[in-house]
Amino acid sequence: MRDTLNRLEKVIAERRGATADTSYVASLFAKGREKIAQKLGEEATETVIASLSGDPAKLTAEAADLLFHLLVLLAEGGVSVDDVLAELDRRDGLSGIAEKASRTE
Ligand SMILES: N=c1c2ncn([C@@H]3O[C@H](COP(=O)(O)OP(=O)(O)OP(=O)(O)O)[C@@H](O)[C@H]3O)c2ncn1[C@@H]1O[C@H](COP(=O)(O)O)[C@@H](O)[C@H]1O
Repeated sequence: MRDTLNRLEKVIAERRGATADTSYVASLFAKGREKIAQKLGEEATETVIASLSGDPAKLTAEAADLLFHLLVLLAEGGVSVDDVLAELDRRDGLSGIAEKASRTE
């Protein structure tokens, strides 16, 4: 998975400067952070709907759209795939229940 995400991250960075007419990635960057974030929200909703349909193929396709748009939003925000994976690695072994209980607020 890491290889695939890193490869796609590289493609997204390369396509960032392309012409919006010929590159979907470039067209997203041209629309700006708000639009990219909105698109990610739409893809998240479509993923939820697909999960409820009980069709694994639909869920797979929507999850791929979701991950792709997340990578574009991360690139726009200056966050790398390695940053996110390192954060997940940091949490390895820390139960979500224990983490929530340790919060002061
Ligand atoms: N992985 C993807 C990828 N996944 C999804 N999409 C596009 O994401 C869009 C989302 O589809 P939707 O139906 O939800 O949206 P839409 O109706 O087309 O768009 P809206 O008008 O609703 O915004 C579609 O146009 C898909 O083709 C992707 N577009 C590009 N990539 C990767 O990015 C690379 C560079 O793409 P270009 O920048 O287009 O060259 C490609 O080689 C791929 O590796």
